[in-house]
Amino acid sequence: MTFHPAGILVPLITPFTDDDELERHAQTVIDDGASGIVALGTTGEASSLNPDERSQVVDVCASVCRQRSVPLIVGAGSNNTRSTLTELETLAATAEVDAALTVVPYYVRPSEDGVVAHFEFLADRSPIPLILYNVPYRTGQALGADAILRLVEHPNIVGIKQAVGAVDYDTARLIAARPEQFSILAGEDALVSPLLAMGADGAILGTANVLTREFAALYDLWRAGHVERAQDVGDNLVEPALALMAAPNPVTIKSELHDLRRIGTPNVRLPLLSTRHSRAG
Ligand SMILES: O=C(O)C1=N[C@H](C(=O)O)C[C@H](O)C1
Repeated sequence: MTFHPAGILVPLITPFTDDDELERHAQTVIDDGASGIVALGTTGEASSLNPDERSQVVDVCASVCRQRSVPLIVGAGSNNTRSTLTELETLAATAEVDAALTVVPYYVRPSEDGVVAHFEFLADRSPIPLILYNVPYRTGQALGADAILRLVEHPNIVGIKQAVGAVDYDTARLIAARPEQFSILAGEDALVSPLLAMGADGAILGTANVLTREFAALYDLWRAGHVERAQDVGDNLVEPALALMAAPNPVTIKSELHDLRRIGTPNVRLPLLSTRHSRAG
């Protein structure tokens, strides 16, 4: 059956310690209601990990997901189409990986037609399904509804993480016109509640590393149609979500998890700077 990502999917931070913190953290977020986990997202500082560390992260997450029977999504994407395909082929060796979160090619600014061609090339060949990751403030490349709607029927593209900084016309058009099997995942932490109200299938949220129960409750309330309670819970999550994202992600999230004694160090790697603590590598 085709993978349909849904619910609150947590892009795990990468603790920079020597013990089993990643595994413990993954178990905790699942205990707290995460419907699955995302390894090697932005929140996981994937771009600052070396290849050995990246494969260690995938192995730990795969083992937890196998044990807990929850889906595993892994970040795999770049502005190099061919090397992205190689990455996807490598990931396929890990049986637990349900899909790759594949970012719009950044920095190059190839045009929307170029982005569509990039994803078609990958989707035609990838041994694992793709979730598109549309995050123009990071990539420098817009991808509007017309371009995305050219990709939604591809059998190997199962959804999109939409993180465009607003509840905008493109997102409304996309939600209205997408086929049912194509999953829309909110990627802006403070905008999750409106997106769920509009019919999004779930969310990939860095802040859910800390606020897992709260976002899982929000998702359940919208799903169950408890509109007023969902609105209340959503309203109460806006400021905490903004606060956790105020510094470059995942600086504040790690700091908060450290304060909660869930990780041994809040350190992030350069070029990120820890706000309250010394950094480490
Ligand atoms: O790691 C992720 O996936 C996320 N990254 C976003 C970002 O830092 O831009 C934030 C989102 O909550 C999840």
